[in-house]
Amino acid sequence: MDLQRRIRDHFEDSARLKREAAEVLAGPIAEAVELITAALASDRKLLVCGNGGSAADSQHLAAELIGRFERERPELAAIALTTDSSILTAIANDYAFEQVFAKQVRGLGREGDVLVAISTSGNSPSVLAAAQAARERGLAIVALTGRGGGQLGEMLGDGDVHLCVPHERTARIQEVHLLIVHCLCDGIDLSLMGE
Ligand SMILES: O=C(CO)[C@@H](O)[C@H](O)[C@H](O)[C@H](O)COP(=O)(O)O
Ligand SMILES: [Zn+2]
Repeated sequence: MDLQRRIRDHFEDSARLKREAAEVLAGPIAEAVELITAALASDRKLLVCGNGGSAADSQHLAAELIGRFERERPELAAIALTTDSSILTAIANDYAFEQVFAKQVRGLGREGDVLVAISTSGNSPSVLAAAQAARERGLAIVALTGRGGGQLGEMLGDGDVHLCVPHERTARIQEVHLLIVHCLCDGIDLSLMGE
């Protein structure tokens, strides 16, 4: 296939999915904004985790909350669990990779905090273990998934929010996850500071 045609198809596919996802996700994203804003306003914090591209998304979200999104505002408490190479390698080496986020959730998480768990398949063992640790510690979970939500979707409870992108392809799902991250940042700023 002609390369430029293929590139145009990527843009078309991504744009189409974003329009479809807006229909199903606007409500749940608003719920996630309310959940996160309430936690931050009560002096609680966000822990964020995911693998690969979703690790980058985790850091992206934490950076925009601690630093800023589009407007100046006080720093908001958010930690990406994907960044400390000493912690990550020690846990992976001494225990199992599956535990890299869960042990940080147990070490840093307090009741009322929120775990933002990002997995396009909803089936990454390290993210599932983090969600399990969050459940045990009394953290709420905001799950960003795709492909029907996988096992992560199945383990969510009443106080959690599931943002499941209606697509099968990892890259497309990630593109919507980034949009969700920006919607969350915008919504949090709006809730905390008004228009
Ligand atoms: O960014 C990409 C693919 O676009 C990859 O790095 C991808 O994030 C990795 O394969 C992850 O390990 C996939 O994990 P998950 O989304 O299924 O939890
Ligand atoms: Zn990618």
